[in-house]
Amino acid sequence: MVDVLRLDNVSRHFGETKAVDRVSLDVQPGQFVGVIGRSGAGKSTMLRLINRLIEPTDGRILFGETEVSALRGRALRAWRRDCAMIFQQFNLVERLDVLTNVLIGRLAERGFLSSMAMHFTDAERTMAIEALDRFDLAPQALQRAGTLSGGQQQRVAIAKALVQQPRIMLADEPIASLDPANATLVMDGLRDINRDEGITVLVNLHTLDTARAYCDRIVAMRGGRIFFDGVAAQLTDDVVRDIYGLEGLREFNEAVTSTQAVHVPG
Ligand SMILES: Nc1ncnc2c1ncn2[C@@H]1O[C@H](COP(=O)(O)OP(=O)(O)OP(=O)(O)O)[C@@H](O)[C@H]1O
Repeated sequence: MVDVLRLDNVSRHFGETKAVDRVSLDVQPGQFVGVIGRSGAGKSTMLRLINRLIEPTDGRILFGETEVSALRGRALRAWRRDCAMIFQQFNLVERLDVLTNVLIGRLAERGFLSSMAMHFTDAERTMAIEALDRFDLAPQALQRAGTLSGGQQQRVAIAKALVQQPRIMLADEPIASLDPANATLVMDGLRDINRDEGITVLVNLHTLDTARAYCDRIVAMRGGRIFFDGVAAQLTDDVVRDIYGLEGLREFNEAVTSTQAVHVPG
């Protein structure tokens, strides 16, 4: 069965602010979707709604036949396992070693009490080492996470998400704190798990050229609404100007003649 992720007229208001405003979106399994837009456009809120970190004010979120926005208890935990999330600030426990941080990803499906036990099987340890190895981080397995570079920490965070064996990976500005070389490693990591495992990726990005380079579909938000939904080639100057305003277009044009990452102003 093909499980489509569907947002059906989803809104999330914070007081007067319509952070996400009547968004409808279908994401097919295996897509690599970049979400772009100015700061405050609603990108983070949309991702957080999908994995139920926050609740919609209105509308429904579906995954195949399952109404995600109605899940509770064990079923909600199972959804959060299916739908892993990584963040700009890595969200690792810095004082714990890298391997333990990855293994914590295995706790996603457990109830609170069994997750307290922090007991892992040999199979889980092997899985965690293999996940680290795919990002060339097996040699760092016993190092404290806080001693790694930002790029390494983000790759550990992806390995941690991977051992959850998710169907969908949500990444909320995963490269915003990284230098270009590390940003490339992290984006390559997301692309590899998308291609090799067929995991659907939804990634919020500030940099337009990154979205162009990696995403087979780009969704642009503006004022909580979906303003553009298409492939990179359809992102003409006019569309970019409308998404970001004139300032963004100037940076975009400069980027065409440079190898620098475009940081679209917030
Ligand atoms: N918890 C909250 N309480 C109140 N307002 C919020 C909350 N979260 C988001 N907002 C508001 O909702 C709007 C959308 O915010 P959101 O973080 O989703 O945008 P974004 O596109 O991800 O921006 P950025 O690129 O800066 O992260 C903004 O106006 C923001 O101030």
